[in-house]
Amino acid sequence: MAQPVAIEVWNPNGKYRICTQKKTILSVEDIVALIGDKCDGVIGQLTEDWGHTLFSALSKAGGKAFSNMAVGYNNVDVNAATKYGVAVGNTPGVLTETTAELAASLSLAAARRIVEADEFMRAGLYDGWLPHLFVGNLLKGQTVDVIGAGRIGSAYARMMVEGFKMNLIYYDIYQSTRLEKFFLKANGEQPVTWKRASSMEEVLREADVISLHPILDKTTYHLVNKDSLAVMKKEAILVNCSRGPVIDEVALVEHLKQNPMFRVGLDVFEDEPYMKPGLSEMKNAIVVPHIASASKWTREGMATLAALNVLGKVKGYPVWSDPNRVDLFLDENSLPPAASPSIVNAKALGLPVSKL
Ligand SMILES: NC(=O)C1=CN([C@@H]2O[C@H](COP(=O)(O)OP(=O)(O)OC[C@H]3O[C@@H](n4cnc5c(N)ncnc54)[C@H](O)[C@@H]3O)[C@@H](O)[C@H]2O)C=CC1
Ligand SMILES: O=C(O)C(=O)CO
Repeated sequence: MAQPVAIEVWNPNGKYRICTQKKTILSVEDIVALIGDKCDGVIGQLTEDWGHTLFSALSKAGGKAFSNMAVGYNNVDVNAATKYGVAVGNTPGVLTETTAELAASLSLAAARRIVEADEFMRAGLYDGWLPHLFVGNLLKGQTVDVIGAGRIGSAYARMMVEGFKMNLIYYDIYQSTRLEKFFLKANGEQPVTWKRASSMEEVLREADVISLHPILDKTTYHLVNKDSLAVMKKEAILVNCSRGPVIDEVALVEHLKQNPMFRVGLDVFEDEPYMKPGLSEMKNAIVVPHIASASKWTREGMATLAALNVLGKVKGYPVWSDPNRVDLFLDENSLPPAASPSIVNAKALGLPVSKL
């Protein structure tokens, strides 16, 4: 039986009360208990399973809005929300640079074996400079691949090209105008080449570093699997700051065992918070606990956007016309626009769009 939840109520006598529960991952039963019989809207986490049960419970309690405190919303059944008339918000834009910076950090840490070298040093094993000690890969002039060249993928590509002079190949189901414009603007003066790949195989075969930034859906589930790993270079670096199930993690562990010079940097895992057996023992894997968006500015921005998504709907405001332009909602010195910054099912619900 589900444990009773310990609900904390903030602003108990105010017009709007906020109920919270101190638990890292809330089950569907916990959330149903938190919603109770009167709830206008909910801010949730990417670890929660928002489907028919929860949207039905929210709708019965009078709720009309839900926002993930995340840009990715693969944990949310948007069709179910629409069926119950609930608006679904997310928090785009404020995570872009922070997440790309972690992907860049993991790329560098893997290329230069920073974690292994740190462990070696702390273990007191360093007894003097040697020509072959922790030799890694030089990034300059190598090829970086971005799979999913949206907001974050494009920001990462820019960092690796501008910062490390890597050549670029990107793969996306759509042409990335935001990325291509950046290169066209560079007047061809950069000492790099770039192209859009026509297939995943082309990307995998040519890449020295591959960074995954697509959304998670059925087209990207296990996009990297036993077959695709077999195509990659033996000394390639694979980085994942998207969602764990984009990689078949069991196949990855096997590949890491067979190819000690293949290295990975992982922020996300298939069965989060757990790792597949064997991964934690692999010296050629760097693993961090889903912290790609964990900068102070970003986390505050995510909280603000999620709260304003819900508040906007509760107050009957329209939705913001461009969810990629959210800076006006983040200015501490002025009131935010009277709109919900990013509602992903606004069209399906027929919500009015802000004229601001
Ligand atoms: N590790 C972390 O802490 C974070 C993870 N994320 C993840 O990153 C994802 C991307 O975020 P944004 O860049 O803001 O989203 P975005 O929507 O701007 O970019 C996603 C890109 O993936 C592409 N795509 C979709 N299906 C594809 C396929 N089958 N093959 C190749 N590309 C495909 C889209 O066309 C789009 O360009 C989020 O959905 C989320 O899951 C986002 C922020 C932080
Ligand atoms: O916003 C997201 O999608 C995340 O993964 C949060 O870091």
